[in-house]
Amino acid sequence: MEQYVIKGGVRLQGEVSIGGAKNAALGILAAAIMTDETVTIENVPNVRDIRVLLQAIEGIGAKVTYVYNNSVQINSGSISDINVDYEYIKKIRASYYLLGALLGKYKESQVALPGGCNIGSRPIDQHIKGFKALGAEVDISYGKIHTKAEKLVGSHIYFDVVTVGATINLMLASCMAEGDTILENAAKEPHIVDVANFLNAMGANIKGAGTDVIRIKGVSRLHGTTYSIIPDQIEAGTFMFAAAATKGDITVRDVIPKHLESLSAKLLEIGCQVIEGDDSVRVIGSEELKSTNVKTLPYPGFPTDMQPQMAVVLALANGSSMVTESIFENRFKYVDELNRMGSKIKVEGNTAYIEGVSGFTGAQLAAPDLRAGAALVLAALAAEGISEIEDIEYIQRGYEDFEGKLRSLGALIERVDSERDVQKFKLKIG
Ligand SMILES: CC(=O)N[C@H]1[C@@H](OP(=O)(O)OP(=O)(O)OC[C@H]2O[C@@H](n3ccc(=O)[nH]c3=O)[C@H](O)[C@@H]2O)O[C@H](CO)[C@@H](O)[C@@H]1O
Ligand SMILES: C=C(OP(=O)(O)O)C(=O)O
Repeated sequence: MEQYVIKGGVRLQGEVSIGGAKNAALGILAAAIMTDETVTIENVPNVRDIRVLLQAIEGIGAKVTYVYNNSVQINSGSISDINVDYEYIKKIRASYYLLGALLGKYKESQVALPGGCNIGSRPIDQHIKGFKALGAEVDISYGKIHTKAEKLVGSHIYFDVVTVGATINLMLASCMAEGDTILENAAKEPHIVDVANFLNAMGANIKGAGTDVIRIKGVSRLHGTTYSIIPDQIEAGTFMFAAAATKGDITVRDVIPKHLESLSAKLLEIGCQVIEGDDSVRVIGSEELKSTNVKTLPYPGFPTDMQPQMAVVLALANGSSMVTESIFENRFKYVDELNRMGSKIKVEGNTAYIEGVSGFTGAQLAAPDLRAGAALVLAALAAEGISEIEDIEYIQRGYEDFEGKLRSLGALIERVDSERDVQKFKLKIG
């Protein structure tokens, strides 16, 4: 199995270009199947979850062509099946977007119950409530969800919790329904706006995305388009926090600084310098990080997908900090690993109590999920000595060429798949 070997202690420096947003791309690729015309999507991140979704889309009969780097063309005129039976699809969260997209287009869909990172119970009751409100019957059996409707009719749907997945899924399912749909208490993440903009570029009529009320007027058909996905807020944030963890100086390029404001604010609070450009953000780490408290919240609050990376940085700050996770109940699985590197963190309920330490030491680690895995990489980069991180397939779900980008900033990191390669890396770096 592949793993990362990392020799820590290098201050990361330089510029890194950020790719397209995974969580926008997942919604947009699913939306692309809703027209029979060709859709070209640019800035698609080449990460594991995206490859799985594209294979599932091919599996139901659509034609997927990789045009050039990070650009994909999808033609769904040849879709022959509404049953998504690709074995890996159940492992990813976004499999549920095919449920909404196929239902919206063909009035029927069947997809394996979604997986994704094991960070809590992750119910999908709000998706189901929404599909039913549009007139669909929803049945769950043998690990699959089946939806079917005679016709879909617009409805007024109030989400009981702010949910990214259900907000996107209901935009997909309702954009070709008869009449108007109103989504209330909708999520406001940049990827919600991106999916809505993409659907509108295909001829949908969606207004209000980015606010908590989204109004959708059903249209009879969608058409082809060319669209470029927004930059990944979480990939950018991970590199910004890598600068803080390693006392480095990193400029993330090709980003939308507005989407990074909650992260920039916390970095400033703990003593880092943050310099915003038009499409870049430079973070200069501080010799003396200050403690602070953080609570994860829906956008524009501090994102749960950055919570583990933030905790790593606070574990290296002077004094006591608190990190409260308010979105998912099981997102502290990296804490035991981090404590083995010398951090002092105690978890009680949904809060991690952190006593800052002056440094970490390298250790044998395993990535428990995608962002926790990325956070352990940051910790290893900051640590004295060598760390080996297993289960990096989680990290590959959401970061394109993570090790290559880190190496370009000076990191001593190698992706290896045998003990011999580990030894070779150790010899090389001395
Ligand atoms: C593929 C993707 O885009 N994943 C992101 C998406 O996940 P995902 O779409 O699964 O997360 P949601 O925004 O839906 O979940 C937010 C909260 O709502 C709850 N909930 C959700 C749906 C539902 O029907 N019922 C319900 O109770 C969840 O358990 C959670 O507590 O948003 C999360 C929150 O920003 C991010 O961490 C994930 O990276
Ligand atoms: C939790 C994440 O992804 P998913 O919802 O696909 O598990 C993530 O991107 O951090």
